[in-house]
Amino acid sequence: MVLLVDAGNSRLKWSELDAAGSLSAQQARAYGERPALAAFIDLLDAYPAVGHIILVHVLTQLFADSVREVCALRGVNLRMVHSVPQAYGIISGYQNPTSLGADRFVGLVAARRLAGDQPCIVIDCGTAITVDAVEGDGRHLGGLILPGLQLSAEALIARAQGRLSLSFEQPGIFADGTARAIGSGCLFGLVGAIEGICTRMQLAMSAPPLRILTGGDAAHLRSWLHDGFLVQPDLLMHGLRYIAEQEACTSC
Ligand SMILES: Nc1ncnc2c1ncn2[C@@H]1O[C@H](COP(=O)(O)OP(=O)(O)O)[C@@H](O)[C@H]1O
Ligand SMILES: CC(C)(COP(=O)(O)O)[C@@H](O)C(=O)NCCC(=O)O
Ligand SMILES: [K+]
Repeated sequence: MVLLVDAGNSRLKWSELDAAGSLSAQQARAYGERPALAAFIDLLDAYPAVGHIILVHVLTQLFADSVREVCALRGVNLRMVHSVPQAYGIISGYQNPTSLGADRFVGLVAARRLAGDQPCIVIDCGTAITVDAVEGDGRHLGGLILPGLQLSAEALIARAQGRLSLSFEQPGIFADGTARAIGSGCLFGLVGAIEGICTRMQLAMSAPPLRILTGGDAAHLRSWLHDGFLVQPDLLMHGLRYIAEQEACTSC
């Protein structure tokens, strides 16, 4: 069995990939106050028989080095996925391709598999919201990075030195109190931002794109967006599965 793992800035996500190529339902664990490495070690403890891990992360070099060390100690074969100029059907649009978040690269790989020859926009609604456009031939046109839903609201509250509060309950455009005004403001601000960015991107793309939402806030944001957004919460797992298949390590 192979474990596919995505370590973001807020949560660890994973799926099991069996020898037949089937993915288990994605699971997630928030780091909370603990370091991301602690969540990764918990995962290894939960899967003592795992032989192979395919990992994408956006964390520090120290995290990467520590993960390598702990996997080596346990005899786990680790493959870390990085952003590269061209691979798995994607040609990076970044001037410095290795600086594109590896999670964004894996999301584009998965989107290409999902969309066939259709262009796509991938909107990953995690700690940050990233919006990336890719043409049907795999050319990544580039993308944008915004603070995510939770982070935007928390940043405002932190700057206000604890005087403000936040609620995402019952969002409304005419909020009747501070907590809902902040939660609803961030929510509708990001909904408008996603729609506006997609509209601008589409104008510069060769054909109407498939618009794919993923990440921890995808379903929540989708419920307020116009029609025409496909929610795929485990998009990155499909990208990691494709990479595993290409490297023929489903049975290692
Ligand atoms: N149980 C949860 N714990 C933490 N965040 C959650 C949870 N459920 C949904 N979220 C939302 O998901 C976001 C993180 O999404 P995720 O895609 O896992 O991000 P990342 O890849 O940056 O770790 C958080 O910012 C938060 O708004
Ligand atoms: C933009 C990100 C912080 C998003 O991280 P996430 O929200 O998934 O935790 C991550 O993809 C990253 O660190 N990227 C490197 C910079 C770039 O892509 O340009
Ligand atoms: K993200």
